[in-house]
Amino acid sequence: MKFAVLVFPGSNCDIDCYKAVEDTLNEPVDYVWHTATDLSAYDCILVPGGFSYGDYLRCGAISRFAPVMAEVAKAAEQGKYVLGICNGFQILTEAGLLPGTLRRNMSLKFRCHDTVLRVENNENPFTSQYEKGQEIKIPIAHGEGNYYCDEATLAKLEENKQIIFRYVGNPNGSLDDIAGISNERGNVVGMMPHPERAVDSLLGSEDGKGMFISILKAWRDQHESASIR
Ligand SMILES: NC(=O)CC[C@H](N)C(=O)O
Repeated sequence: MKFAVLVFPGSNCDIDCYKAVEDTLNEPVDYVWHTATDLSAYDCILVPGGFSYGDYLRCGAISRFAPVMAEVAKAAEQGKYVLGICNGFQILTEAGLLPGTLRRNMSLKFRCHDTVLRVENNENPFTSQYEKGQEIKIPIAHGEGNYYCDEATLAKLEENKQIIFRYVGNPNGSLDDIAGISNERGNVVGMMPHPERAVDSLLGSEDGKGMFISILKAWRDQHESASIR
């Protein structure tokens, strides 16, 4: 399975994502610059955190116009796995690949600390390694993590089980304590907390590993059943 880690001017969690894939899965992974126009070689696209384009206008508002984003949309359409973390989540909402938006934290302060997340949906390529309702410790580091969408969208998210994680103790004012969501099909996930910063006990938590392992397992299951057919 081959992973791409996108790099925008101002990304700062790209190395963490790369290391998380390398150390947790030992699968091939490449950095892919925002100007790239071909992602066909990759099975999973990681859109990492950071301050792309200095967070000018709104977090992710400029990055969504990067050439590589048309390829991310194509990959999502093909059913490949796309995971946006923090600034990556912001970019995916700006690009229209995930519903809703991320607003300034209710406190108007940048929040950087561990949070506890409850796994709301584990029937998903990204979370199968967790129990439903399991509480995991994953850090946040953001100024604009306050998830918002309109009532109709929220009802749809609930109905389609697109709410993947909720905060236990809301750090930013997010609607309905939402920390991470998927698209309707379930192959695109965005989340504000950073699983790639929780893949070793030396980092304070290993609870993020399950996401990377889930992705690989989902891909292998798909791949093996395809080759049996
Ligand atoms: N760690 C991050 O990706 C931060 C995202 C964005 N720059 C924010 O402050 O909200």
